[in-house]
Amino acid sequence: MHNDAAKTALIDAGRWVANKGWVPATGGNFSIRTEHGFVVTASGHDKGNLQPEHFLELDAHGVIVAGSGKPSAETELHLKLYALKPSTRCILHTHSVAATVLSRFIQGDTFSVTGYEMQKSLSGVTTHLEPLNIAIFDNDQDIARLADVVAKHHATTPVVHGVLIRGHGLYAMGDSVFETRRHIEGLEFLFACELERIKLEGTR
Ligand SMILES: CSC[C@@H](O)[C@@H](O)C(=O)COP(=O)(O)O
Ligand SMILES: [Zn+2]
Repeated sequence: MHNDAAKTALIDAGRWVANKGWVPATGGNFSIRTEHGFVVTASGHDKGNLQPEHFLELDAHGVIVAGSGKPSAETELHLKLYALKPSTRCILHTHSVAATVLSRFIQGDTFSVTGYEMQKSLSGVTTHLEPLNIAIFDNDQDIARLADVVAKHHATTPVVHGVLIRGHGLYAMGDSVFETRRHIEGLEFLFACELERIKLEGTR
């Protein structure tokens, strides 16, 4: 994808995800793998109202080649995820209430669900009968260190659709902007269902 098309696609994705309420304040950041590198959101903007000047262009090594401002504070995690799963072409990071609360509520290191038809919204999933697992990593303000922890985990348990960062949010990945958006929507549906289930079971 060309840089300008990537920016347009991310502006559109930002408007969509903001309308869903999944990027409050200046939370969230987005990127696309382009022909020669990456386009990533600049830090600190309202991701629901992005403009073409709110992006930086990086080369294939993550070095800034165009744009102003600072790249997203979480750029290193984006770059690591692209390196871990080379088919990834778009990463959208969101801060929904459900992802934030559930990732804190679950004490283990995995969000795991079985029995939901909506699991099949995630690429490669063909049945509700198999568990769908999304790894949860403890939040860390040292993004390079967090990216290394994710990479270490990936060596034994590959990251497929995305990761949750505890008390922080979701990093969703896909081989196109469309697929990443679908992964976010499917996962958010599953997070919401699990939150409702936990609340109901808590009243029993
Ligand atoms: C509103 S605080 C959120 C940030 O700390 C961060 O987690 C985030 O998602 C956005 O950071 P940014 O540097 O704008 O890409
Ligand atoms: Zn964030």
